[in-house]
Amino acid sequence: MRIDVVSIFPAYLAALDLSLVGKARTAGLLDLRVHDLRDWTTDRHRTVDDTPAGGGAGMVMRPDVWGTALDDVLTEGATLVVPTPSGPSFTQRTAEEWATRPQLVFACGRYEGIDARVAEHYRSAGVRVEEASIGDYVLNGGEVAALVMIEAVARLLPGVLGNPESVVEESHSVAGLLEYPVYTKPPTWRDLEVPPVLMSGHHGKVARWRRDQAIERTAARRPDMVAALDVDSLDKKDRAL
Ligand SMILES: NC(=O)c1ccno1
Repeated sequence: MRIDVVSIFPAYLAALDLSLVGKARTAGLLDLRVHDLRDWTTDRHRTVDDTPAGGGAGMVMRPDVWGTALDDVLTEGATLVVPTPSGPSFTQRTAEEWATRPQLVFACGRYEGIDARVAEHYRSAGVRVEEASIGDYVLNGGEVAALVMIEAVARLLPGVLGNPESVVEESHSVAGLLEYPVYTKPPTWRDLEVPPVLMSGHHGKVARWRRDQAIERTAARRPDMVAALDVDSLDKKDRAL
């Protein structure tokens, strides 16, 4: 998979050289390229913005600069991702879907955002354009959101995680449940004990305890997820425990 990020602050994306994503790049599992939008400017001041049409505060990013940049970066079958608080929520399901795409190009807006005609132009040109939000809050730009989305997608790519099993049991992956609490040694720490069932060696009981904990947590912390629970598949998994 190829991922491109276009930003006026490419250094923001330095974190993608670290840890699992960095290792995936080195191993050739992920072709990740970061571009400075200003490399596509043509004036002495490398201008990327202008005043908003209709007036108002702040500046808007120019369509001409973005257009020449994205024309160079987008390849056949690419998905153009625009991180924005006004987009639909980015979820684990989104990450799973995007992990199957050949190329993701993240257009990181700054100021008041990118001229709306950029998304409109590429949509009408047949490019898949996904405006996506990582939460109901406003950031100063798209870079941090792009980091979140890239990490969520990259870790799903074959070979990136040491143990692919760990993706199966994570929050938002097992029948729409939050993950159960995890423990390790020592068995007692500051008078707090590891739940005895986890020390029993009885795999069936451990699996059921974890499932029960996941259901309890989901009901307590995310009642909104309970409504969407896939009870049938949950029931099937329960019967198999
Ligand atoms: N909430 C978001 O995803 C976002 C992206 C840019 N600013 O906010």
